[in-house]
Amino acid sequence: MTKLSVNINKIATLRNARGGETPSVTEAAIKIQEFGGQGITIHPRPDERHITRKDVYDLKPLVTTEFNIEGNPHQSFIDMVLDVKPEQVTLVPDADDAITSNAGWDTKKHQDYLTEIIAEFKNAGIRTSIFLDPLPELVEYAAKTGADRIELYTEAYAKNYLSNKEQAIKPYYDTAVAANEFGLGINAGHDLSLENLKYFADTIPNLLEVSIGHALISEALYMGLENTVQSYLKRLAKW
Ligand SMILES: CC(=O)[C@@H](O)[C@H](O)COP(=O)(O)O
Ligand SMILES: NCC(=O)COP(=O)(O)O
Repeated sequence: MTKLSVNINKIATLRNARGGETPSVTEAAIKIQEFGGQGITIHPRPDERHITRKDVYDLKPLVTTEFNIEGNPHQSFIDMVLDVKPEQVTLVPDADDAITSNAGWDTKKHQDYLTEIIAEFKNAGIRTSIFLDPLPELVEYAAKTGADRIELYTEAYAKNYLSNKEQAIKPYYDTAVAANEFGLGINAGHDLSLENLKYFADTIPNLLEVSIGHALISEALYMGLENTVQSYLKRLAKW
C-alpha cells in the first residue's frame, strides 16, 4: 500500500500572504487527516516563507497519522527535528534561496556527511529518508549512509509524463529496483498530481509513500479539499 502524505506548505503560503491565521495550517492538517490523508508533510525553510518554526511545534500534537518534516539539515533544522521527533525526516539538499527543491543528494560525494546526520536521527528513533534523483548508481551510497528510505525526486517524471510516460518513468523504475535490492524503502514526491500519480504508483515496485502538496492544494481550489484528498487515495488504491 502506498500512503498519501499531504504537504501543507501551500496552506501556509496563503496564510502568510496576509500575516494572520487564515487559512489555518493546523485546521488544514486536522481536516486532511479526517478526510483520509495518511500523513502530513511540511518543509520549513530557513526564511519561513511558508511553514514557520511555530507551525512545526503547533502541528506536532495534531498529527496523529505520520508527521514527515523535510529540509536541508543545517544545525538549527537538526535541533528542531530532534526536539519535535516526527515519525520521519526527509533530508533535502536545497539552497536557502531556492524557489523550491531542485535536486537530490549526491550520495557518493556526501556519504560521510549524511551518515553522521542520519545516525543522530536514528538514535532518536526518527525514520530517515534521503531525497534522490532517479540515478540507480547513487542508491548503493544512499544505503551506506544508514538511511531507511529514499525519496525519489519526481519533477522530471511529472514534466515528461504527458509526452512519453514510459520513457519518463524508466530511470525511476531502475532506481526503485536498485533500492529494493539494497533494502531501502521508497518514497516519492514533487509535482505529482491527480493526472500523473496513478501510473507512477502502479509502476514503481514497493512504493511506500508519496508526499504531494502543490498540485493537491491547487486542485482543491476547484474540487474541495475532501474530494481532492479522496481522489488521490483512489489513484493509489490497488483494487
Ligand atoms: C522536497 C520536495 O520535493 C518538495 O517538494 C518540497 O517540500 C516543496 O517545497 P516548497 O513547497 O517550498 O516548494
Ligand atoms: N516531498 C515532496 C512534497 O512534499 C511535495 O511536493 P509538491 O507536491 O509540492 O511538488
